Amino acid sequence: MSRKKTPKSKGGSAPATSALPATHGSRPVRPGTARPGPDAPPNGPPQPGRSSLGGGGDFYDVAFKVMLVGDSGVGKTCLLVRFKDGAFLAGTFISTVGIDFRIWDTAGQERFRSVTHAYYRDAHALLLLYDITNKASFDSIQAWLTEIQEYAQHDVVLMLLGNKVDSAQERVVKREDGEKLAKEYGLPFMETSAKTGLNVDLAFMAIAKELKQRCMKAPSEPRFQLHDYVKREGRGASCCKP
Ligand SMILES: Nc1nc2c(ncn2[C@@H]2O[C@H](COP(=O)(O)OP(=O)(O)OP(=O)(O)O)[C@@H](O)[C@H]2O)c(=O)[nH]1
Ligand SMILES: [Mg+2]
Repeated sequence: MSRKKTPKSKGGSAPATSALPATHGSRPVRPGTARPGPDAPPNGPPQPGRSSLGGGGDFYDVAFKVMLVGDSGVGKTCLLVRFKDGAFLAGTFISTVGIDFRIWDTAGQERFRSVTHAYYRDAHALLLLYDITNKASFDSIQAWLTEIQEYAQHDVVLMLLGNKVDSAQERVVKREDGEKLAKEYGLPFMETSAKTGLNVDLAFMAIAKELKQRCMKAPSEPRFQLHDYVKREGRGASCCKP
């Protein structure tokens, strides 16, 4: 997959959540750490001449709200930073349709949990992380899934990630255990490393592809298979290349 540096935002400093200013034609994806209220509108500003997919305005862009969730310390912020600093390219599939991809980095600490709930409601996708060097974070996954079931949309795109796979010496959660849990809940699963970048772009890309196809797939197009894509494209922990 080719990569390009994401252009800097024009028009002054953008809030952490924001999308790039709209441009006609190709529009790069720019992930951000979102911090406005939970009811922030999912779509960017209206763009004259662009078709609306979000309902209401005369514009083309669609913003997806993606959240990173999981226990404190599993690496949510690092994963997002790794993704951003990896000069993420919109990828052809996004730049041609003009999708905004906003990422909300949440706090894993228990005391912030009630705040986080409020943000689930309009999330389109959730990346649920545990730390492969921390058994408690893995054990929490079921509780996270219960919360997600309770607060998120029933059709939210969900992916399970076992992070810190670079720390092989400290591993306490086997890859197979992650796979088993994911299978049990019917979730796509990957092991990642925010440190080396292993599978980081892939995780976000897979989510983006799934979201894009949900709203833009032509009836004749074959359905994007998220599970298969992740299985096919995911790299093993032993691989040194991100
Ligand atoms: N070795 C290794 N360390 C990581 C990785 N990702 C994160 N860390 C470390 O784990 C610690 C916690 O990372 P954060 O990204 O702040 O964790 P968080 O999930 O955002 O935590 P909260 O914001 O408290 O919910 C930091 O010391 C990171 O350096 C990784 O992939 N590999
Ligand atoms: Mg954090």
